[in-house]
Amino acid sequence: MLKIDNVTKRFGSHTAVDNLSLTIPKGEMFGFLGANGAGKTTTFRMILGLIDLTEGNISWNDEPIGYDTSSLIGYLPEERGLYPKMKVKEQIVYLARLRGMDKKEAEKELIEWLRKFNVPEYENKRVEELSKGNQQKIQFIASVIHKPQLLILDEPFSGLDPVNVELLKKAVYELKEQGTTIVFSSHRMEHVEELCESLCIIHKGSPIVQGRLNEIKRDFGKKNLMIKADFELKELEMLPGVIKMKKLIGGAILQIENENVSQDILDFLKPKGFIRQFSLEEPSLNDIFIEKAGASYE
Ligand SMILES: Nc1ncnc2c1ncn2[C@@H]1O[C@H](COP(=O)(O)OP(=O)(O)OP(=O)(O)O)[C@@H](O)[C@H]1O
Repeated sequence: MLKIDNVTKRFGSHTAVDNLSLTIPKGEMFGFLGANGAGKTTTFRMILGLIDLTEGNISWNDEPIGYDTSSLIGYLPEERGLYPKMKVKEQIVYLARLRGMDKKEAEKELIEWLRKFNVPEYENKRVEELSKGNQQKIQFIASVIHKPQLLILDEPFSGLDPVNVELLKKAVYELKEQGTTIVFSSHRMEHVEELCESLCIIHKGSPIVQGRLNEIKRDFGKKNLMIKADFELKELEMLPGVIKMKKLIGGAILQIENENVSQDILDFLKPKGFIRQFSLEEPSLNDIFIEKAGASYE
């Protein structure tokens, strides 16, 4: 279990993380979200012991965690940092040995991972010869090769094409199934919705939404109503209970105050013509994020 207890980090007079408390159970996949500059990377660096805490405490299974316990942790930093001139094998084995792994075991694991990522031929290539997305796969391997108990992934899917996103998601999911505790940040809400059971949204260093995804959605209350019809829907914007409306080709998506409003809208629409689609949907994490963190993630 990862426990972040009343943690604050100040850089001079600027508070980057403000009295943050989080408990992440073993084996959980946890989404750590926030707008640019919210304090995510700073929190990750404190967990890793790369920077000191101003106040508070961070522990793993009730023991202090940090630089000395780095073999427990795997970290994929947001700014990728492999040595461009070094060959993939030399580099991964070197990094694995720094985390206490034996050379033979590291080589065996590397071959396995390269095969899983459909790039067995990269073993003896220099990093600079690989595309950016493929370098990222190698950096991911560097963060997991030593089988960490806690894996921290800062924007793991950025810069990857859709096929590689799926490949990486599958790998992350398998690690979770094997019992790895995974904390990841992403600006792509659909990835978080797909992978995480629990999450926290931080804003200016403090949590503003925290808990299990399904409960967060339920507590948000508002719903989305998807309508497709063969007539103009403009008037809906003015109906009571409609918070906002986004026009689509041949339809609209409405945010409504609660599900009862949908019945009134249906009654209003029925006499007007043919309705092709009328469906009540859960709010997306994107909707919740935009409202709570006040940032545009379109
Ligand atoms: N070494 C530093 N010195 C001074 N200020 C810093 C330092 N590192 C981070 N900050 C500040 O702390 C705040 C939080 O930054 P952080 O990098 O943790 O944000 P983030 O949530 O990871 O953002 P992003 O999504 O853009 O990566 C920002 O205001 C940033 O400018």
